Amino acid sequence: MGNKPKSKSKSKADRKERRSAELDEISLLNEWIESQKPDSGSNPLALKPLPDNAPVGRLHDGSFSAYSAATKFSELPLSKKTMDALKKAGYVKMTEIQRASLPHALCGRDVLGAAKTGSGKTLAFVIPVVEKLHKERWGPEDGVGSIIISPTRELAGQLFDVLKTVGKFHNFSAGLLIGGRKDVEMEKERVNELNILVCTPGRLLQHMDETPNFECSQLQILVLDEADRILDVGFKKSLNAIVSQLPKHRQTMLFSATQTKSVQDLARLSLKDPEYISVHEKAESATPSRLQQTAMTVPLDQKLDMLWSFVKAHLNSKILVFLSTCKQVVKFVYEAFKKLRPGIPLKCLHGRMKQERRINIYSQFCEQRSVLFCTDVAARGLDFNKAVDWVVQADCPDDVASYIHRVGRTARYLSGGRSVLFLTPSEMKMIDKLKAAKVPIQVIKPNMKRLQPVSGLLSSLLVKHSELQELAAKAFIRYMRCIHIQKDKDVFEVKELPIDKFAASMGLPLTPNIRFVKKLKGKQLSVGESSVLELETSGGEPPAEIKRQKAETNKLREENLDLPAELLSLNDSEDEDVEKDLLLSKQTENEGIEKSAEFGDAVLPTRISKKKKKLKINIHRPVGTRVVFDEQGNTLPPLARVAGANNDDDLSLLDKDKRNEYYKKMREELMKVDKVDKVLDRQRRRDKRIKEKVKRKRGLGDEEEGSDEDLSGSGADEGTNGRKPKRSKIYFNSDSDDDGETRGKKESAIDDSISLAEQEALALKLLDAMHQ
Ligand SMILES: Nc1ncnc2c1ncn2[C@@H]1O[C@H](COP(=O)(O)OP(=O)(O)OP(=O)(O)O)[C@@H](O)[C@H]1O
Repeated sequence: MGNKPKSKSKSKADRKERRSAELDEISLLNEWIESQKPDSGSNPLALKPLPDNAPVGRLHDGSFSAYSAATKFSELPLSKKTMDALKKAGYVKMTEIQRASLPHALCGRDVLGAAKTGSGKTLAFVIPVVEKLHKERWGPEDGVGSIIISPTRELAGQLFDVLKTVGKFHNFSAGLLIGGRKDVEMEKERVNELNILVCTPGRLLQHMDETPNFECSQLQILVLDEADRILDVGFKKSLNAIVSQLPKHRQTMLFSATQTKSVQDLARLSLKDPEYISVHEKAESATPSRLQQTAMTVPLDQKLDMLWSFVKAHLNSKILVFLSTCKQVVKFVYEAFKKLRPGIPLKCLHGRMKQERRINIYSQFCEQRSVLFCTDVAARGLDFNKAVDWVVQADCPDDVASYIHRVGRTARYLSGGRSVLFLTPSEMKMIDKLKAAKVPIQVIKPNMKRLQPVSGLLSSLLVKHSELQELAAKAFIRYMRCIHIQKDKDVFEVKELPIDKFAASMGLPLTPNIRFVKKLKGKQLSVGESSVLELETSGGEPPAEIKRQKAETNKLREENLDLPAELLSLNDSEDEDVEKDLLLSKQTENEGIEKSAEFGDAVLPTRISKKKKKLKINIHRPVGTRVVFDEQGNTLPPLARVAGANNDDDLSLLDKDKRNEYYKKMREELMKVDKVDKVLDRQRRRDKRIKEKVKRKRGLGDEEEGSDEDLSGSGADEGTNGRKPKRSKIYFNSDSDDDGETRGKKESAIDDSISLAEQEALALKLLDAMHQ
């Protein structure tokens, strides 16, 4: 925008002449538009197209051509500047949605437009925006004349690019206002000079709230792209707040491939006799006709195998993989597959990434053959430059609308594309819903002979990379929570899922504990769990509305960060829930309470690594025994040997039976160590109590020691004299991030008594056996 025509002369006379020509053009356009207005409620697509080479504009007899019947941009009452820009970009013929909506939009009517994905809706609203301000002779001093709102930042960026293309020869100023950009202060200084804003709801609201003198009282035209999403419950508060600051007298346009029909929603926007334009309503399918859509049943515990096999079989394609809407799942699959090196570049995109990275990844994927793992952040509106060959929905979409938008990333405009949907047996009801919504999807049987199992490799990877282990546990917990909070219980039901098998398929040695799953199963809670549970239930169950809002906000946050602060804090509590589950899993694992029934693996404690890790030296380790350290200097669990196998012995551990046998042995040994730990701990406490009593008798107790309660209760990890206790020098796993209770168990009292040292030697022996 702002590029000036080459012939521009600086002289006053020229400027005057140009202004007068522009005014003439505008008055001609207004006359033309007014005289040939399509009837309200009429469908321009039903009109007979203008004959080729028919005169356009003012005709010999002083009347005007019928632009409602236009099929080419050149037949519309558009300014020369817009027309030149469209021509330059290669746009000649209009798509159906453009033909149907532009005649109504150009004469200032409110429009509710629905058309299939990739059918050209963007031009259908960008052209009227530019034309409206041009005809009003809008200038910098007039302030904000138009606002285009998009639900995601990437889409806003893309809309901004289209606006720049169409407005190339106009003189408006336009700005892209999205979250995640550092230059918000600079933005605040300049936002009042902008004529057209392309923005996400959160960022717009931020300016409305914080930017001095920012106002939109002169707004002429408001556009909501992906309108049904923006009108959805997640954006409700933001949108209401935005709309309350806009003048009622304006033109409003809503576009989406899945349009809202809710009268309530429309009332919120105070639409005036809107034109309902749904060009594909009567079409046989709700999705592009050049899109081949398939679905297959994939048990949850084979999903990763299937996805891996798919990627390996399509190394020359550009593939978009949608996973459950949570960054943990996307991150885990991306990180794990990356380590397994499939032979094609892999990328991942989710709403919690830094904006700069998001933009880089988005543009790299536009240019390069690769696999992009993403959340629904990429589900709507994005038009990847070079065609996407495959859309894989590895996790079931929330609903039919979500499915339609996801598959719509391929088969855009005139190109073809293919999609595949993985459904677990309990999610197969989604097929009926899709078919009822006119989605022509074919259920096919996967070729199991070509399945390349990956779970074994994953468990080895997890042993080798402790950070991946935690990521896997988080992904598992988050996935389950996502399913749990889904609205459609016909399709999403946690109870139907093979939870343990699924955890094993991710390479997890044990199934992480999730509080709500336990509640669903009606299990008795163990002592270790109660403290965590109290946190959740002490204030009673959160009201259904809060839960729903939390779920919705979580989804939005995965898509973009431009949300008001109160919603973000709700979402943080969702993150905390995952951390709590992780903590609970760790506690129970360490206490040996839960054992994986089907997967005879050793108990590998999952860690929450927040604190900086320190290198720990085991001074008690007998000389000559091998200890494996990771990059951070933690001693790795003995199973790390399996993944880092570099001799025949070690390799033999990759054999499934042998590995299971090895795991079993490890578990037995661990249980023994655990018992010894408990004995040591009891002994230590007893010794302390005795010491205390003796001291108290001598009258020293009050000054030097903590209270009785501290020593006998949970304060097992509280040392004497108010100091932190010394830590054991032997670590089965890093202890720097262990929780207090576990740590308490692992702490020894080597400096306390000789008898304890002896007992510890026994523990050392057992631990040592594992390091060999
Ligand atoms: N009249 C046209 N002639 C040629 N190409 C067009 C025309 N209109 C749009 N396109 C191209 O079609 C592609 C899809 O357009 P657009 O992104 O506007 O689709 P959409 O309907 O908004 O899709 P979605 O529902 O996914 O947001 C773009 O690459 C765009 O450049």
